Amino acid sequence: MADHRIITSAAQLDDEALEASIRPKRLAEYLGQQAVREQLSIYIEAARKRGGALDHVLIFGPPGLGKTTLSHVIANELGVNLRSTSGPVLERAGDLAALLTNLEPHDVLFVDEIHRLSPVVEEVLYPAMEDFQIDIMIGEGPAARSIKLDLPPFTLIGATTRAGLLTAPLRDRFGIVQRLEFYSPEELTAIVRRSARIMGIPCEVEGAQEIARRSRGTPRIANRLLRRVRDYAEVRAGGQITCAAAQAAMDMLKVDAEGFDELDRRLLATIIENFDGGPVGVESLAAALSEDRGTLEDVVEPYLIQQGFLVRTARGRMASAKGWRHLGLNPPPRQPQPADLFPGEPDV
Ligand SMILES: Nc1ncnc2c1ncn2[C@@H]1O[C@H](COP(=O)(O)OP(=O)(O)OP(=O)(O)O)[C@@H](O)[C@H]1O
Ligand SMILES: [Mg+2]
Repeated sequence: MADHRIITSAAQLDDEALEASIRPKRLAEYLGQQAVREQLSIYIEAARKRGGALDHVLIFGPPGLGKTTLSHVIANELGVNLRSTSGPVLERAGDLAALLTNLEPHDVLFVDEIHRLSPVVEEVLYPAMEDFQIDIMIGEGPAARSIKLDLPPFTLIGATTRAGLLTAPLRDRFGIVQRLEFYSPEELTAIVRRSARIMGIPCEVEGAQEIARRSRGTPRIANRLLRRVRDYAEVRAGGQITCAAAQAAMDMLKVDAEGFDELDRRLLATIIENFDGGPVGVESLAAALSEDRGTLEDVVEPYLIQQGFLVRTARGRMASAKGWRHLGLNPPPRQPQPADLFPGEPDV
């Protein structure tokens, strides 16, 4: 099951307590994402100077890159409260209305998985975001009437792994849209060292680098690997996270030098062995792997694609030459392209 992968970027229960202590609270502790940080620091300062609410913010990107963290950081920097909810939790329009009417001026309402809002709830959100007003129905039957309620000016922060699933009207109502990118090994090294410091674990730079390299660009994975490497180091390596201890611990976890685990390798192997390297549709692939399609699309594929091991084409997924080589296989000669078949013909 993908959920039990050490390198899954999805949140796991045992992460909660520790994550609370190492989760950055201020923009200065939020490492990496340079462009995002720079822009937000300007917008936050401007909002504070104006004494108004920050414009609505949409944050999107793969799991574990810091969307929830960033939302809390924004609220902290603004010096306001953050109320938190999520798309699937808000079942009825009334649920959202209750939250909105309880906000204080300039508060942040954080809606996680905002692509999963029901249409009726989304309808309530439009005027709330645009005019800080909601329409609510009072009474029932023929006596029912709708009244307008004014809301305090607030900031909606929406987070999603699937920006493509947002409806256009909702998307258009966000003044600030930020996309989080996978972190570089250097950024992750800094994150690992900071976490190790907070956890009180001696960690050599080379040890942190080794963990960073295998964390698939994702802080959540880096922190999780750090904890497992710490366990190993405490039992087998005198408590010090060295390069050798980090390597040995992660080899034991079967996280390879690229940060891939069994599922990543199985995905590449399946495309290559069962589907001649692709293209193969995501449904067939999910069936062959007995995995959920959403897990493949949200959790497994993005990093493989970003690193060039997998290619998403109109006809399906294909293993790249890099993907073949990662499994120790020779990639097939490049498939002839239609244009190559008629070498004498000019391109039109
Ligand atoms: N920029 C960062 N600097 C340092 N640590 C970070 C950063 N971003 C995230 N983290 C760490 O990674 C953990 C996971 O981040 P977070 O929960 O915010 O991810 P997310 O994008 O909301 O994931 P999901 O899509 O699963 O909700 C945090 O608890 C935090 O410790
Ligand atoms: Mg989150």
